[in-house]
Amino acid sequence: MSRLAIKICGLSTPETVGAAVSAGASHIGFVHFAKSPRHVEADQIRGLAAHAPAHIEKVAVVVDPTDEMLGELVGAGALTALQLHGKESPQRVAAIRARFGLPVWKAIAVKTRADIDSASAYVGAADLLLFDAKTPDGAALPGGMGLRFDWTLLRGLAIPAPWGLSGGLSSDNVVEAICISGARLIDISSGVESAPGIKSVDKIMAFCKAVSAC
Ligand SMILES: O=C(O)c1ccccc1NCC(=O)[C@H](O)[C@H](O)COP(=O)(O)O
Repeated sequence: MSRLAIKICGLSTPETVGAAVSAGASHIGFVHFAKSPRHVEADQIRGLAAHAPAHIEKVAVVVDPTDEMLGELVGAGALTALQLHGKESPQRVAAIRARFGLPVWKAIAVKTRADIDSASAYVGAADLLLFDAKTPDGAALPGGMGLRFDWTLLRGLAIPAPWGLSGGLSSDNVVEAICISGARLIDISSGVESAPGIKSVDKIMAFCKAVSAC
């Protein structure tokens, strides 16, 4: 079986980019959303991405982005994928993929089985579906809040698209999450932080070490 893919999301310093790479992450994520404590501008993303080798995937996380915003991010040149974390429709996802020429991930906000079922509308439009915990109505952020959902909802998932698991993961629960869900790509943000937006090198190392046991 292929090695598990790990995305460390919400990086904002060269030191923590380096830690993610050394620890064995396959993907690094940069949040471009002004309300987030992890927000980084397009030029910062370019600078941070330069601290990771070419084989590491560099993913920008955006929420209901305009084409202008995406043009600026993609134009900076460092990205290998876009992660859409808002209420983008399947048509909008497909249009972004066609226009910007990068693989597009669609985050699916999950609380119930109906949310998992809703993901099938994105098959063919998105390159990867990222199942993440639904945040409460009125929450400040649509992701990165350390919330988890019932991982058994993913057991035996037979969706014809690559997918990943996100939401509320940590070095303490990730092995259980992988065993229950069968995920082959996992994504983490606040579980490797010492405070909102402040990534911890030690927690990144511990998380990747825990995953390597799977
Ligand atoms: O992390 C953010 O601040 C954020 C803001 C707006 C949209 C998405 C955001 N994060 C998305 C991610 O990819 C997170 O890694 C994912 O939601 C899991 O977060 P966590 O539960 O904190 O591990």
